[in-house]
Amino acid sequence: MPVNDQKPCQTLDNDNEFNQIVYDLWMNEGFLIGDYMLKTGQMSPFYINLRRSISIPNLLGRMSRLMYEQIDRLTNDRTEPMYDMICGVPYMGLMFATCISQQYNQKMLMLRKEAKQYGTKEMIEGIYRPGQRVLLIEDVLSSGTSIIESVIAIRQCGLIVDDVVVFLDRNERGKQNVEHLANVRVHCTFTLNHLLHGLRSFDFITEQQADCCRSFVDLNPGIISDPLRKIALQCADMIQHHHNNEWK
Ligand SMILES: O=P(O)(O)OC[C@H]1O[C@H](OP(=O)(O)OP(=O)(O)O)[C@H](O)[C@@H]1O
Repeated sequence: MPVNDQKPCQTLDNDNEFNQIVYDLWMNEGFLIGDYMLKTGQMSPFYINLRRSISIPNLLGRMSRLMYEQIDRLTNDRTEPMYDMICGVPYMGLMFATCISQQYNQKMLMLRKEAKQYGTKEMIEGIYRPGQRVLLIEDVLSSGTSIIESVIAIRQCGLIVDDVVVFLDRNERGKQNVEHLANVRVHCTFTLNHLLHGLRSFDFITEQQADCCRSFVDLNPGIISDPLRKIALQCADMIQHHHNNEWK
C-alpha cells in the first residue's frame, strides 16, 4: 500500500488543536526547511524537531494529550487489554511517555539507549515481569530504525510489544519497515501531510516547498541497515515462538 494512501489518523475534532500545535512548532523551530542529515545518513529538505517542545510544557502536554486520545480509541476497540505499561523510544519518545504516564496515570518503563556498565546494568528500568505487554511511544517516524531497535531491546527482556503509537509519521517507509521487520502495528496520530497542510494554511511555507517535502518522502527508500534487518527478523521469529509455546 503506498504510504500516502494511509487512512488519516486524526479526526475533525482535533483538527484545530493540531493546527495550533503546528503554529507553535513553526514559531519555535520545530519544523525547519533546509538541508538536514537524517539518522540513515540521507539528506532531507526539511527537519521535524519535536524536541523543541520540551521547553514549552504546555505544547508537549497538548501533543501528549492528542496521542493519549488515540491510545484511548485504540484501547476501546480491543476486547483485551492492549498493554500493561507504556515505554518511550529514547530520547524524545521518553518525554512523551513520561508526560502521558503522569497525566493519565499510566505505568511506565524507561528504555535506555545503551545499557549502563555499572549498578544493575539494566537496559530497561522500572518494574515488570516477562510476558507483560508494552505499548511503545515514539515522537517521529522516519525509517523506523529507532523503533525497531527499541522493540528488539524490549523483547530481549522477555516483554511483549505488538503496538507502537507515533505522534508524527514522516510518510516514508518507516511504517512498512516496522510492521514487516518487527511485526509491530504502527498507529500514527498525525502524518507529514497533516503537518504540511497546517503549515500551508498559515502560509508559513510555499506550495513549492510543501511539494518538495512530499516528493522527497515519496522517493525516500527508508533504509534499514542489513545487520538491524537480520536481528529484527530473528527477534520477531523468536518472540513468535514464545507466544506459541510459553505464554498461551
Ligand atoms: O525512524 P528513524 O529513522 O529511526 O528516525 C526517527 C528517530 O529520529 C529521531 O531521533 P534521533 O535518532 O535523532 O535521536 P535522539 O533521540 O538522540 O534525538 C526521532 O526522535 C526518532 O526517534
